[in-house]
Amino acid sequence: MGDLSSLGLSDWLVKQCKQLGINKPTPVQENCMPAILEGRDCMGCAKTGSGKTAAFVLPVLQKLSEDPYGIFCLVLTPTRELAYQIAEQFRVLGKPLGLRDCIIVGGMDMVAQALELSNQPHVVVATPGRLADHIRSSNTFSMSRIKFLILDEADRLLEQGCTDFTKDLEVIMGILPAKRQTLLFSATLTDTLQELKNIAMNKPFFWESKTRTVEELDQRYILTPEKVKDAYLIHLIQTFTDEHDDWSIIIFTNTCKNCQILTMMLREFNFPTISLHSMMKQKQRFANLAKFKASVYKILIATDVAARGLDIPTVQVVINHNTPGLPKIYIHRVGRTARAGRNGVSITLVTQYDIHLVHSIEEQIQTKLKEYPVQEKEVHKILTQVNVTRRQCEIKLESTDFDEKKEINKRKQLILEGKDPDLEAKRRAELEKIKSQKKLFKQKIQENIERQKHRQLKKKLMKRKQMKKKKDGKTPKQ
Ligand SMILES: Nc1ncnc2c1ncn2[C@@H]1O[C@H](COP(=O)(O)OP(=O)(O)OP(=O)(O)O)[C@@H](O)[C@H]1O
Repeated sequence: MGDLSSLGLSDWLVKQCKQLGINKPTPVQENCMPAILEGRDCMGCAKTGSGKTAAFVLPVLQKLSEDPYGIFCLVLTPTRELAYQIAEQFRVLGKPLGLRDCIIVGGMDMVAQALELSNQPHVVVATPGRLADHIRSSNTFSMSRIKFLILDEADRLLEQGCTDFTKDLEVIMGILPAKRQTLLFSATLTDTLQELKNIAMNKPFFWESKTRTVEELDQRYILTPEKVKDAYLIHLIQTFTDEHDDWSIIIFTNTCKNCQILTMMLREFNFPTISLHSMMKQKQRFANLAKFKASVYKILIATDVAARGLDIPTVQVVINHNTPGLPKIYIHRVGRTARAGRNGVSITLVTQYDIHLVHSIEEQIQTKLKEYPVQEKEVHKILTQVNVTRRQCEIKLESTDFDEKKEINKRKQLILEGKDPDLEAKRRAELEKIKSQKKLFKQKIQENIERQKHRQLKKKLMKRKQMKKKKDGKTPKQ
């Protein structure tokens, strides 16, 4: 492995890296940085926690120091928390340059952001939705001269998940110069490789690490019936609390509501818990994350909004309260621990209905998950108490306006997308009606087929019986 200066970085940047504990380049840095410094587009697919951020931040800072102007670089990323984390890396590593950065994300003051954009910062780090809003609504800034476009978690930006960025990306691409360097990074690029190649058009340098998850990660599972899941969770946390002084856990769950209920539950059991999900106000999201990072709270319960990119060195354990439906979500979730060469453990709670999901995860990561040993007796001792607590928390949550807020948030989102929420509701109801009619129709056809089969079978049996009778009649009695 070479050192940082042999890769083409200036002394001031190497010194700055050393201050942050970056002494030797990681493989993704060693391979991608020279190509970026040569002026090539680059696609880096490397394991979680392997230093992809510095792999693009360092060459950008190197080039910026040679020809500083604003706006020099635009970084797009799927979540607001990640945007702040990336901007921080730019700020710390670029301190000797007097780097000016600007963070453009939803949920924060748009006027203040517009002002910052008009001051021509060197680097803009943004989530696509809010940046596209600025482009649509003002002409006080220009990105026509940017040298670097970076898509961090590039596959997430291009996939059409629950938050679809494609329209916003089109708006953003529309104001960027064709002559630029495009850098794409993620731990899981392969699903969207073709789309990515369309964005990084100049024969991109492609580098991929051989394995999907890191060796330092001990990947475990617990097979559990759905209604014993929470008892396992409480038991696991209690065990970690008893056995370790300095520990932090992230628990991933599938919905905002579940996130809220589990947080309430764990607090009932006196565990220092805090949550992070998209139904929280942005300021609260930042505040909660800061408290978790500072170890004020040792347990973070989160939806997949925290699955990608977050770099919190104290996290030793990741628990998947639900088995992720897609292997790549699993890869990002468990990648919140065992980062930068540290050890970590991930435990996935698996019900009998999720076993096929585990198989496809194992196929992707080419590693078999090992069973996590648990004292079943201890789990059964707390089962009733845990389930009663959950029910109480559910009732408590129902008495708040959580579901109502969810509905209001949905309506707000539709309005932001330029849609009429009432019309959308009507359309959805009609679609539902068509769906259930189709289902009924299918059911009827299926019933008819079954009936026909039954009739044919009956006929066959009758025929066979008659034949047998005939045959028996012909056979002379002994
Ligand atoms: N060369 C290096 N030596 C030691 N530590 C490093 C090096 N490069 C980066 N790091 C540290 O490793 C940690 C993880 O880096 P980073 O967040 O960039 O990972 P990543 O590959 O982007 O992960 P993810 O896929 O989860 O986003 C950070 O704390 C970073 O400061």
